[in-house]
Amino acid sequence: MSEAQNCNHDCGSCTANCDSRVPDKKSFEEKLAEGCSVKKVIGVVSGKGGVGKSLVTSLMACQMRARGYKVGILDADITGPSIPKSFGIHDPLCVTPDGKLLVPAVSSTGIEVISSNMLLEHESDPVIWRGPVIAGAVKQFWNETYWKDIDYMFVDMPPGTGDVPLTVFQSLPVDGILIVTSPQELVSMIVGKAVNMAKKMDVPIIGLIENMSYLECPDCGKKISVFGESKVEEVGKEYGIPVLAQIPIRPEIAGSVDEGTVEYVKAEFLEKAAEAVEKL
Ligand SMILES: Nc1ncnc2c1ncn2[C@@H]1O[C@H](COP(=O)(O)OP(=O)(O)OP(=O)(O)O)[C@@H](O)[C@H]1O
Repeated sequence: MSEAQNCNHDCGSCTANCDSRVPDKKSFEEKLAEGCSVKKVIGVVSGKGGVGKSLVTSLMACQMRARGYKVGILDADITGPSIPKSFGIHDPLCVTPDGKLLVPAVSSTGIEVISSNMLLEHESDPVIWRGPVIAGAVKQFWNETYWKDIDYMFVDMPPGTGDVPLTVFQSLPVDGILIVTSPQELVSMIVGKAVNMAKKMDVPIIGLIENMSYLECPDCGKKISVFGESKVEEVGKEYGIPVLAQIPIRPEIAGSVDEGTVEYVKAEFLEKAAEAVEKL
């Protein structure tokens, strides 16, 4: 009988090197440096760019910090890093006294952050690196960084389903992902791509977060659907994923990100998402 006919679909207990072999995800995972620990890793993904993935990463980190946890952010959006700026972090990266590990910057409320922007001489310098270098940087941010007793680590993924998200899924022990969308026609297809990637990589989906859902009229309080009526509930049902938040468009949010004061944004709309992360 051929290998395929004998297959019990448990590659972990089988030594055959056949075509249908599924790589053991754990065997890819990079170890943290000695003395470091991270309890839960949450990937923040989006099917396309500009939907507010970095904003959600920052605000979720703040939510968990406000609940008393030790929180880290690994900015894996290597070519479009925006996390340090939103926290008002402008310092270059430091290293441990023995020079072996990178030391994350610490925000004013105590969130630890690492990002490619902190490696640049000038913040406005572009990161013009090829795929393998980018993937290497993400791994280094994980296994050559001094992450001390982190309860929740949020990973801001680059948009889409390319090389770097793949590296993150294969190298880091991701416990769950949050999928960020915006209320647009293509949302079902875009969410579908992120869902399929997560399934292929065997990573649980915590839920969907819709950003820029509506604008609230400052005079009468009426909700205006700037990008059309939301389809997030339908999409959530279609894929069997809970909808955890609908974030309004608020000029003060954009202002806080620009000023580096994202930690002081009132984000009551993320309570349910924070509870879901806490239950992981
Ligand atoms: N709900 C919101 N209200 C006001 N401004 C917002 C909101 N969401 C995002 N923004 C602003 O939109 C811009 C893009 O957001 P963000 O950088 O989080 O998107 P992204 O999905 O991470 O983008 P990319 O995929 O390019 O990394 C930022 O300037 C951010 O401050």
